[in-house]
Amino acid sequence: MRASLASPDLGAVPPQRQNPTMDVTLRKIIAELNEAAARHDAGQENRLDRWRVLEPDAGEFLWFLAQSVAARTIVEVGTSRGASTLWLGDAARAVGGRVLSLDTDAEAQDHARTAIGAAGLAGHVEFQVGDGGAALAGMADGSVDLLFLDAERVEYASWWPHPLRVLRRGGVLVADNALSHPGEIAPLRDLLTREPGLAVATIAVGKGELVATRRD
Ligand SMILES: C[S@@+](CC[C@H](N)C(=O)[O-])C[C@H]1O[C@@H](n2cnc3c(N)ncnc32)[C@H](O)[C@@H]1O
Repeated sequence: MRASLASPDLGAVPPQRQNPTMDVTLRKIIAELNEAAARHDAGQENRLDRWRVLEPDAGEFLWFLAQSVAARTIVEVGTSRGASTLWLGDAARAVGGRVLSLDTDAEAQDHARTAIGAAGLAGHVEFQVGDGGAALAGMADGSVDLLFLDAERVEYASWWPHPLRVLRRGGVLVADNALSHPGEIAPLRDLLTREPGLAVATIAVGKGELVATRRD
């Protein structure tokens, strides 16, 4: 049963920004993870030691997008502690789908697995330790409804053509950091905009989401 929406303690999230159709326990888990990540990342000088979790507004955008395209097969590259996995896992639960979340960092994924379990989403998320590019190369044509790229931006172009090849017609590719790191995202954007039959845009939520949908 859905918990009451009356008095969730979601820390710094103002009531008008709280997602009203998401379970309150899940919203709390996401809010706590974002707070823990902010505390952790503030003390890390090396970018790669930070958790770099997805901003809540970008997470909500992904959550909505995944449901609007009825994404039953979702692939995420870059689990970290699982903030985006929580958003995507809940969207997958809503449409009867599954998320495959890939990361090269097994320890980070262990934390994400715990969060996903606490959120009751374990049945909708599979974790795999490994390189996202190699995993995409092994997937069938048109087998993915939503692909979320949130790893090392400079690697994405070297994974071509697989990020597009694996997308089904009507499927969506999303890459984070389109506005925070436009130069690093540019090679992927260029590859996408050169393809016929795609709609490509940058959505100004979080750190900027590059989105592309395969029209045909
Ligand atoms: C920005 S963080 C992901 C944040 C996560 N999506 C979230 O919202 O919490 C980037 C992650 O990508 C992982 N990563 C980097 N290169 C990768 C690759 N080639 N394949 C899979 N994961 C990779 C890193 O280990 C790191 O955990």
